[in-house]
Amino acid sequence: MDDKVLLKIENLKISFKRGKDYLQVVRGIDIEAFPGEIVGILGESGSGKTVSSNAIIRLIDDKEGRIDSGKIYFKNKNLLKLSEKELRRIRGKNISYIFQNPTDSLNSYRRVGKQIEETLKIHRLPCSKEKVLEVMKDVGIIDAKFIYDMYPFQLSGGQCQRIMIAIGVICKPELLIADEPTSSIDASLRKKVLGLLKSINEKYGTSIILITHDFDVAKFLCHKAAIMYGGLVMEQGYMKDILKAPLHPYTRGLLKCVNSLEKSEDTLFTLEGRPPSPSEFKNECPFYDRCKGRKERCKENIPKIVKYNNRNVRCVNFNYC
Ligand SMILES: Nc1ncnc2c1ncn2[C@@H]1O[C@H](COP(=O)(O)OP(=O)(O)OP(=O)(O)O)[C@@H](O)[C@H]1O
Repeated sequence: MDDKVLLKIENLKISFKRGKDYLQVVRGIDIEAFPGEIVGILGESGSGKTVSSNAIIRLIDDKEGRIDSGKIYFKNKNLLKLSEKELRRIRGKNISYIFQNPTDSLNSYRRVGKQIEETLKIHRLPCSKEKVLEVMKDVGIIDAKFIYDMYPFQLSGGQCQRIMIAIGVICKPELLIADEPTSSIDASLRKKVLGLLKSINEKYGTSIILITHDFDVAKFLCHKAAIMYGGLVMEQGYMKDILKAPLHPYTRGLLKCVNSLEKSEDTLFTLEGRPPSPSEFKNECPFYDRCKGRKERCKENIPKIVKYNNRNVRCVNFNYC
């Protein structure tokens, strides 16, 4: 393994209970992030983005699901082999997580400033009100002294999201996982929150794993992207390369949708059909039904990953699509 890699997910498979059995929803993904990189995990709803990112800090409830196999290395340590105690030391301090819905994640009965401060206390790091105020300012909270004493319900969705980000960055983690960080805030604030994540990445050198279904968000922020479909990564590489020449027919379709919207075309391009749900997964290319370039051999097996010009693509036919 490359010594410099910060996070390396290898052949990760995750299942959830369905009746007496388990149903596999993530079917072997490989993703890596180097220090300072922003890596987007992109895909339609249900493709397995959130459960994969939850697995990094072992947030899969074992009453509901399990990690079937795989390795998740963080600075060369396999997180899946750590005890709960060892993991608690890493969560919040070295790796922190910003959840989709900030108002659900914050404690309604605690002043927000105190909630930020608690993260430092949990990890026994030096803590002071000044330090909290400084981070609040860093995340763009203008009247930090006043907001410090407020409760989450007194704040707007955008302010709550900034508080969540402050909690996420106060320990200066090496890795920040942000799951749809702009999905619950107004469109007008989205750019600001994304800009904030970008500045955190630049100022602190924090690596970010960004979970999003929105190609525009990924385009704005990410250095690299992994495009998921049917519990697999279909294409992976540098964002600029993917935007210039998408290789997988699914990526091409997604980009066509984005471009069609951007150009305000009279007839918007949409990808026909829907992704398969885990109960419909077969040993074939999951994109088969929607693929315009499909061939009979796409049904023979799940296509293997092909390495092509710095890119990984899971398609037997990508050259010809
Ligand atoms: N606790 C759970 N119990 C059973 N199935 C689950 C559970 N959590 C997720 N799943 C299933 O795992 C699959 C992947 O879900 P996941 O939330 O990772 O998708 P996603 O790509 O993040 O989509 P979304 O953006 O809608 O959250 C889905 O089929 C989902 O129904």
